Amino acid sequence: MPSSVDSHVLVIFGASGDLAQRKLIPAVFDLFRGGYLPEKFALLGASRTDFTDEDFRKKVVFDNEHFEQKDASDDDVKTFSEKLFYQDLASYDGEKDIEALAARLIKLDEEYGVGKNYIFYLSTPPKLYSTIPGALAKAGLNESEEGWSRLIVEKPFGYDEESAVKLNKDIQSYFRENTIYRIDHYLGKETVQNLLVTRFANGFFEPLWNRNYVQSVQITAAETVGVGSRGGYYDESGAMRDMVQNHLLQVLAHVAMEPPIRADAPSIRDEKLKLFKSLRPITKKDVKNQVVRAQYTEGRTKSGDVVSYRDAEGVPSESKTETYVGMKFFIDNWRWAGVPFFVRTGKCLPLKLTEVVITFKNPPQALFSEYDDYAMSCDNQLIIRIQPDEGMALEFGMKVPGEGFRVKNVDMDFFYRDLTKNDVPAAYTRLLLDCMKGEPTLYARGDSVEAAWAFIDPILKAWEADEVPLYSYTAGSWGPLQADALWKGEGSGWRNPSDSLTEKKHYTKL
Ligand SMILES: NC(=O)C1=CN([C@@H]2O[C@H](COP(=O)(O)OP(=O)(O)OC[C@H]3O[C@@H](n4cnc5c(N)ncnc54)[C@H](OP(=O)(O)O)[C@@H]3O)[C@@H](O)[C@H]2O)C=CC1
Ligand SMILES: O=C1O[C@H](COP(=O)(O)O)[C@@H](O)[C@H](O)[C@H]1O
Repeated sequence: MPSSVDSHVLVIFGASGDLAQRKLIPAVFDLFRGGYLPEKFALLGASRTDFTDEDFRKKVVFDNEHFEQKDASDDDVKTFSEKLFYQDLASYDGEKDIEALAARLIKLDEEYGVGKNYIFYLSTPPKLYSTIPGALAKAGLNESEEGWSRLIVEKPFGYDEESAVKLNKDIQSYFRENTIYRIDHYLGKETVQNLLVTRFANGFFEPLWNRNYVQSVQITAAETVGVGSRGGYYDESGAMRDMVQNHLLQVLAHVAMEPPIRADAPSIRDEKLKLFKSLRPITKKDVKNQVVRAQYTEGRTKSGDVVSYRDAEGVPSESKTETYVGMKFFIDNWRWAGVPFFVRTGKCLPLKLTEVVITFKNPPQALFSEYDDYAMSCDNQLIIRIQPDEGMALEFGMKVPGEGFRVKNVDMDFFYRDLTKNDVPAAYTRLLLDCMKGEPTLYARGDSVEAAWAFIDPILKAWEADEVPLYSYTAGSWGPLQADALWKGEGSGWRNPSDSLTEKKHYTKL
């Protein structure tokens, strides 16, 4: 079947870097193997490293360990590699450099008929995120009558609200908003998209999905790894900027937003924006009660022995950067009034797992409590496993066979892998294909990104003013004890599974 994607050139700025090698080129290869790329297609890597086309192909294809696991035939790899080209730049915004790039694009069209549609992917350090679009606009590559131009911007999108607003303003002065694709790879995860289907394609969730029946909502993104060799980047960022402001707020939006009027980009993005605007601001004085920050110290995780964060490569020994965040907040709208939301993320935790847990309220009367203490507090939880073991489990109490009315928690467990034998596409693969098709639903819109920053900013400011303690936790633990205190008076507490599958927390002895 012919691809539904127009002929085009994908230009990757920063193509000599880690992201291109680890994620982007393998994702484009997946699209090639899946038959999604148009017949006339070229990928043009652009960066300062002095490569020929052949050097570039060697680095990102033939010597790229991320191709090995793909079990690809030599023919496929060779045919794919011939679609890859490289343009070296003295700098990313030099007039001569961008002119040379423009000339190369014309030449690619003349030689291979790839046309004049372009995707420009910014995979460089963020300080170049407005410089490069400016240079492209100057060279007339931002739009043309002969084709389309799209811009993909990697994270981080801004450092705080002010810089995000400025970055939007800069980029929007060069590219039209509907041609800007702000990537958040969590939105490319099938299970994050499936949150919308779970909620809006099933009648029985709708009446329950609100303050009347939901006791609390918690979202966890736990990682076993530390910062590894990314200390230099991470220390400038921290868990709040690295994970919460973008990925976890996007997951939250899918869990909590109102039904969109249609399943299209403007409608879904409008609802997300409304949700971000409904987040009750955590004022400076509330930060210490609602947000816990912490840093890991030496310990042992599933990934092995870990030195303390401050001893990691590239991290200053006095660093005050958080590797863990746990927070509680509210959404001030009709649906969620009074329901506490809990979000946490951390490096060096016991498991690699991302999940959403909806805890439903107890029945109005504890009818069986004389038989079983547990029946007083039987957790009715919907556990949505974003990764790994993608799927969801519904936990509820059942009668233990035999005398009396003893209650045991059981679960109905669905695994996403039972739905399809095909590999679930990697997030970058799905997102790149969407951009190639001009489909922006799974990319973040500028106003939403700013609204998400507006919620996070006061917390960061309170931290910068050193008004809130920085706690520590041992690598391999579930984080600082202070994060448990966030749940005081709110019921079930963090779900800390002992392995990545649904853990049965409560057993009644038979
Ligand atoms: N790596 C990852 O897993 C992820 C990365 N990102 C984001 O994507 C972007 C790219 O990431 P990644 O590939 O890891 O980054 P790298 O540090 O590997 O940088 C990419 C390329 O940018 C060029 N570069 C590096 N430093 C400078 C500099 N000071 N001035 C100009 N050019 C420079 C280099 O190419 P050359 O010297 O050849 O010009 C380098 O190969 C970053 O903004 C990062 O935050 C987002 C999510 C995940
Ligand atoms: O963007 C990032 O995400 C990863 C976690 O992504 P996942 O898909 O493996 O859950 C995180 O490790 C990294 O620090 C952050 O920059």
